[in-house]
Amino acid sequence: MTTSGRVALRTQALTKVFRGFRAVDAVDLEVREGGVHALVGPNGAGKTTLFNLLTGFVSPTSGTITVFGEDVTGKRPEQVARRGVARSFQITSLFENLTSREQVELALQGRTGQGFRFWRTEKLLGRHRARVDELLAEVGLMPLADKPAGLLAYGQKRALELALVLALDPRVMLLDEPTAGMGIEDVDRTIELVRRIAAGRTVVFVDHNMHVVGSLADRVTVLQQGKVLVEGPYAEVRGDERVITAYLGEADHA
Ligand SMILES: Nc1ncnc2c1ncn2[C@@H]1O[C@H](COP(=O)(O)OP(=O)(O)OP(=O)(O)O)[C@@H](O)[C@H]1O
Repeated sequence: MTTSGRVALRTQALTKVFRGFRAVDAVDLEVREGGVHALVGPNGAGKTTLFNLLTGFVSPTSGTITVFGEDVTGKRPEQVARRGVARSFQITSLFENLTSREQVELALQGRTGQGFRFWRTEKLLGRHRARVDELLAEVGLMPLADKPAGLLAYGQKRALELALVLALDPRVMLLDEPTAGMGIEDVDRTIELVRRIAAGRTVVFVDHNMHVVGSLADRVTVLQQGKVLVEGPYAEVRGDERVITAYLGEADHA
């Protein structure tokens, strides 16, 4: 993982209060370009809310967010996306009847402003074929390119979700629990996949599985009750007394 000197994503004193409850509380986060940054923390620590803030799905109560130095605080999701921040969703939003190839094609169409013209897919399908093939190959789905998404195995659907994020050619890629609900084999396959797609890209991800975090992240931010508890390289963070205490009593999600 090579990080440049540039800061891709920065939050300063970022705060979200839900009816008096501070879900995200004065969070300072800095993600370097080319870095792979994990957000971890016990249930309810504020990880999802922070993701929602970073992508404009939730607007902050106070604090700021910048993307490559540009202030995006309070911008709508599509405005944040236009600045190169793309996210994957833990809950799959795939169209079950469309094939992997068609879904990636649609994602590319959306990105290039052609809109989602379903009734012209035949003609448009050819347009991005080379890029579609590239993306499907990148996530290992070429052999299943023409299978309806509804018939894909769980791990394959999650891989397709990654291809859809990659289709947006993001400058910063946010992955929400890329290995959630997976068995060990799929977890290891996904670690390899994320490692591959993270090369040369900036990634922020949430995951409960410390094996995944340790395998992928060059930096880790541990949240607890909305606040940053510890931030640093994985090797340092995992041995930190405060982190161990925060996780005591937590169910083992690994
Ligand atoms: N829209 C909302 N309204 C009120 N409270 C909310 C809202 N969204 C989140 N919260 C609260 O904010 C806190 C942080 O939630 P969040 O989902 O961000 O945590 P998390 O770290 O992602 O947890 P998990 O690991 O369980 O997904 C929780 O106590 C949650 O109940």
